[in-house]
Amino acid sequence: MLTIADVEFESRLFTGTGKFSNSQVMLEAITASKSQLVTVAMKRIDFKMGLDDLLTPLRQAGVRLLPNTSGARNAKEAVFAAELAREMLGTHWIKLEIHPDPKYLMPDAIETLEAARILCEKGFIVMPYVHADPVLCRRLEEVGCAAVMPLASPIGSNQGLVTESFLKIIIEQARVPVVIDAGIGAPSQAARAMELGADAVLVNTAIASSASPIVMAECFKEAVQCGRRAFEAGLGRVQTGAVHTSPLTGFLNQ
Ligand SMILES: CC(=O)[C@@H](O)[C@H](O)COP(=O)(O)O
Repeated sequence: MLTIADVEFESRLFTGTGKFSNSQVMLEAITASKSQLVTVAMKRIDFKMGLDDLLTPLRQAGVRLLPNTSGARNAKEAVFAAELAREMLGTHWIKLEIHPDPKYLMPDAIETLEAARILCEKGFIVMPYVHADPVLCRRLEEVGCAAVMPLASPIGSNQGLVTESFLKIIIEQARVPVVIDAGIGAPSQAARAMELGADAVLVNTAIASSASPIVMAECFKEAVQCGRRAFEAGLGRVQTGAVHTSPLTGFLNQ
């Protein structure tokens, strides 16, 4: 069982709501994934219309919403988006995303740390999306973040665990859950993240942009479960040279 800020999750697969062809497909895919925490961009919600196409099915599915501040270019905008989310959606959980660079959507470390500090002081449960930077992750823990969300590779790129070496350090050092976010393009990559000891993964594009999002959501669900079980079972040690599977002592001595 995964616990974030005193809330328990059976599923270690978190999902997103973007890029689905329509809200019915989104709902079916999220249901198939068994995800219990689903992120939604504040910039996509039409508050004038009340609960819109996006929120109504999510509410029906009974998932916990994780609003995100995607689109914010600095700490001030992110804090505003988080406060709007708390007011309109009734949740103080926030995925903090600040990426001023439109080409690579790389998170701004300085603005993210500043926004995290302010939001934690205001009582938010903050889950910041950051580069796979072990030092920054420690600093975010110190200001009170409930989890850290280092990137595997650029958002929507499906490149997989490009940052693997640094993710390993973050996982080794973290005292809060580590959720590997962004760029996970295949179930095998999600399994790998879990085998490394990640507490959860967040996957959106690979599911939503699949030709069969519902099947793909199930594949990710199973991959995450397998990866976690393998981590808990304990992987064998990686060796540089070959090591006999069956030592030859017996017949060589005869
Ligand atoms: C929806 C969301 O929060 C994304 O920004 C997240 O980072 C997932 O990334 P992928 O779309 O690459 O899975």
